[in-house]
Amino acid sequence: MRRFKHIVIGFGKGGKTLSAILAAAGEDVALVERSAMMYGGACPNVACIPTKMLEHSARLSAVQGGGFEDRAARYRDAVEEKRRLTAGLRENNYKKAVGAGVTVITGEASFLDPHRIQVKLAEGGIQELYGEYFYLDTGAVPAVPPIEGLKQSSHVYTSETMMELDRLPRRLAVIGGGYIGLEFASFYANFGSEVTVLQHGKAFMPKEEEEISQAVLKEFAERGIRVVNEAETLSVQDENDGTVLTVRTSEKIVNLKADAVLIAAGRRPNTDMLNLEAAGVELNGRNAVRVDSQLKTSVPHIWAMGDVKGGLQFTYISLDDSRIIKSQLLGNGGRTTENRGAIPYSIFLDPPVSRVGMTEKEARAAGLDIKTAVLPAAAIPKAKALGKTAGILKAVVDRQTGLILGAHLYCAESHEMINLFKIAIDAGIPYTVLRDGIYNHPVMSEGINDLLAEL
Ligand SMILES: Cc1cc2nc3c(=O)[nH]c(=O)nc-3n(C[C@H](O)[C@H](O)[C@H](O)COP(=O)(O)OP(=O)(O)OC[C@H]3O[C@@H](n4cnc5c(N)ncnc54)[C@H](O)[C@@H]3O)c2cc1C
Ligand SMILES: NC(=O)c1ccc[n+]([C@@H]2O[C@H](COP(=O)([O-])OP(=O)(O)OC[C@H]3O[C@@H](n4cnc5c(N)ncnc54)[C@H](O)[C@@H]3O)[C@@H](O)[C@H]2O)c1
Repeated sequence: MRRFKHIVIGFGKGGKTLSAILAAAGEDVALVERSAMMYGGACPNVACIPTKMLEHSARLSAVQGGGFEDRAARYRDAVEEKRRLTAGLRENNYKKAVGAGVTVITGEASFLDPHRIQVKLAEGGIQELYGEYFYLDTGAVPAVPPIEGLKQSSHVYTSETMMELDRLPRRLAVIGGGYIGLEFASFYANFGSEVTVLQHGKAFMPKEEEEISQAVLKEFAERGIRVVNEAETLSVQDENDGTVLTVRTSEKIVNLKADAVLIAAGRRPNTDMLNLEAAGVELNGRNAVRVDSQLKTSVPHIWAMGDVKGGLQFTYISLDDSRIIKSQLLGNGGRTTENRGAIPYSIFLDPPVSRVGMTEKEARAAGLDIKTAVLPAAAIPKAKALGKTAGILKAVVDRQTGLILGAHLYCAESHEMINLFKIAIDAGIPYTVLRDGIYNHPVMSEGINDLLAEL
């Protein structure tokens, strides 16, 4: 049996970062990854990077226009390009880990007892490993709702399999109106598909500022993307030509024809294969590994990071989780999930929606005395230069202290601008500093001068 001081299970962002850090510190580290096709984890292979590459290609394709077949040809080229990109990233990730001195073992890990795992090697056979310390980074998997006919249909995809589809679907139905559902809806519409989003809830983008979600809905409608709220998909039935979804809405039962159906109904922590009971690692009610604010599991020598521990599912959270663990192994242990600061996010629509901090409603519910400002994106000269005048920007500020409580940006480049607000919130910089800041020109960030001047 091979022995290692540290065993990381899963090649995700946190796992690969921590492995390299430990190896650089002269520690003995094994990184166990289920599949060679996943070196680097979900982000570079099947998630963030390929979707953002396709989103970019789709925007360019929309500008070029043309008939459906022209668009379908550009889509096929983009999928090919995506394959080249992900293959390159996989190779780089593997070389980087090995170059850092990490032992990469390719196979699926499951616990035998608190210090031993069994790895079903990808090349065949089984290997047992002994570890002093373990770090779980096995990510999440798509949650597939129990809809009749879904499993039998040959037109149903998850985000991962959808990006392998070479033929652009003429009609795409998306089940779920969260991050994945809306991002795919936006970029497939730009490629040229006719898109319908079937969303469970009553409200569209219910967690976002009302002004922002309404502006997105309006822009979607203008781009021909249909959103059906309170839509319960009852069944999927294949026909000669595509598939038919039977959907119950608040008013009636309707049939919707589609060439492809994307399941985007959330992702659940990937704990099923780990046999965590054998190690004594406890789960919470949502199938996630239960951790404390230092990411320690119920077993003192086992930590968990990234999507598998539940909570926010972002690559940069997994990365920051590795910093929290690093601070215990090699530092003063001071970094925790409670002091890592405000967490921004972006939904990569066209234009993107980005947010950090509280909405107006959340701030009022917390009893804060606030003032708010709103600016149409069209008021920013760069938005006009880019031909992206849709959108709206909103800021929520504490009236007494002048501190920024929240920023909500639906405009071109918002995914870059939002990080300015994140730094201001973390550093306690009052809004007046951003309001009176000199920004270069012409850039979307200039809009911050005007937005905050509204206060
Ligand atoms: C379509 C899509 C788009 C996304 N876009 C963004 C985005 O733009 N920005 C963003 O921040 N986040 C985005 N996310 C979320 C982001 O991808 C995840 O939060 C992030 O990848 C999670 O990283 P992780 O470290 O938890 O593990 P992952 O990157 O999921 O890696 C887990 C690894 O563990 C391996 N594994 C699983 N079980 C075992 C086992 N038993 N033994 C060995 N190996 C195992 C898996 O093969 C995988 O490689 C997106 C997600 C999806 C699905
Ligand atoms: N830009 C980004 O950072 C980015 C992009 C993509 C994904 N992600 C991450 O991936 C995770 C998973 O994304 P997701 O979009 O699958 O999950 P999500 O939790 O964001 O959204 C799922 C949506 O599906 C709806 N839903 C669930 N079951 C349904 C059903 N049967 N019919 C209709 N609607 C249904 C839910 O109400 C919810 O709105 C996200 O939590 C996010 O953190 C991030």
